[in-house]
Amino acid sequence: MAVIDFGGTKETVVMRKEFTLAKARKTLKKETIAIIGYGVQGPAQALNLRDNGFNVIVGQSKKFMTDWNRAKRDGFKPGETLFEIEEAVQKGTIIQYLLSDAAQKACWPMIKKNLSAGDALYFSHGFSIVYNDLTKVVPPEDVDVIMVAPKGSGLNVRRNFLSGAGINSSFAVYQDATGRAEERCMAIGIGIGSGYLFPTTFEKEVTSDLVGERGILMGALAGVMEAQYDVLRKNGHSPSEAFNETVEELTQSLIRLVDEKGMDWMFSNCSATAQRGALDWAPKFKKATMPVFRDLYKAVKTKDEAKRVLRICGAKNYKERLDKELKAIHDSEMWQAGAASRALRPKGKKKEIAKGTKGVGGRAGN
Ligand SMILES: NC(=O)c1ccc[n+]([C@@H]2O[C@H](COP(=O)([O-])OP(=O)(O)OC[C@H]3O[C@@H](n4cnc5c(N)ncnc54)[C@H](O)[C@@H]3O)[C@@H](O)[C@H]2O)c1
Ligand SMILES: CC(C)(O)[C@@H](O)C(=O)O
Ligand SMILES: [Mg+2]
Ligand SMILES: [Mg+2]
Repeated sequence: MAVIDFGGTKETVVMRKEFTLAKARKTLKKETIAIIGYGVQGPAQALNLRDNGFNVIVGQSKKFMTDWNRAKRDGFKPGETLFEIEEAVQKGTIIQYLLSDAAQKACWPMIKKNLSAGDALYFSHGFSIVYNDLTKVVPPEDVDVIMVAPKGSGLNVRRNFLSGAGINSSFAVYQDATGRAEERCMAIGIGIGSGYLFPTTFEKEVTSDLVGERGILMGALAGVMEAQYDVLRKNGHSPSEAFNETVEELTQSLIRLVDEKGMDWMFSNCSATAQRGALDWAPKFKKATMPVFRDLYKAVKTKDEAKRVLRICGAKNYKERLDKELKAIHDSEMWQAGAASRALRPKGKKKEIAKGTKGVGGRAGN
């Protein structure tokens, strides 16, 4: 493992060049990897593993025909590489349990019944195991229990794999029954296309993941964008102006600079006026949101969030509720303004830069 200095704290990470794809293939040479669930992570991990030369089958309930048909379209053949969940678990030696977290609880008795000694039970989230007082997911002692949790949407697990970029993932071993749990875990991590793997525990992963997605990554992002858009609109700004100053400039310009070289780099390449204002308002936003983040962390630690997920996402009519909520966002003025803005983006040709001219420099930060 490589030792990397993360802002003053030394951490170990597994790099692709240390645990190579060739080593991963050798490690999993005799394994049949059963991907259970063809939703978001399922297809990405199944296709990346298959393209990387691993032996992959898919277990998908035909009750969810859209996902079954998608697996077929992606080249998994019914009766050969595509099965009902129960049959796939019987055939697999590494069982990648990639149903939604609420469905993992519902289907667990069927999964457990079909596991064999020496199998590896794999998760991409610590949820089912950490909250097993709620989920009842208690694996038998004779199977490995491992996790690789990609830190990104399944869509990008696949897209980044195809572009060569990869995605980073955390990994952990919860139970080592065979003595091979860790190498199996790292091999799958490399096989699904992780750029690098950082060690964690099931507990740490589920806590940080639930906080992150409810916070900045999704919940806070959606909330603060809406708040700013509403204030601009209430004060007479047009939808296009409000959207551009809230979302479009962020996604098309400034966040790309943050991505490239960090926050100070983005600040350095904005005006003095913008820098001064942003530097002075940032602490106010931090102070205003800190109590919400504290509440959020507490709600995750007390398991309130896990209970809510299981109760609400496990309900019969949940899909209709979700569709309705997402449609309301989609149809809102703000996101309709977004659709109009996206359609206006010019698709010009890449410019040639004149010899001797520096096209993309940037004002240095520190
Ligand atoms: N979505 C992501 O990008 C992402 C990222 C990192 C980790 N994860 C984790 O990966 C796991 C899978 O998440 P996902 O978002 O891919 O799942 P998902 O919500 O897309 O569902 C996956 C599958 O579950 C099946 N399913 C749903 N209810 C079922 C039921 N009652 N019986 C049988 N099958 C049922 C669906 O047909 C689908 O194939 C979860 O643990 C999640 O937390 C997801
Ligand atoms: C993609 C995310 C948000 O990182 C993942 O945690 C999820 O649950 O979908
Ligand atoms: Mg998550
Ligand atoms: Mg996540």
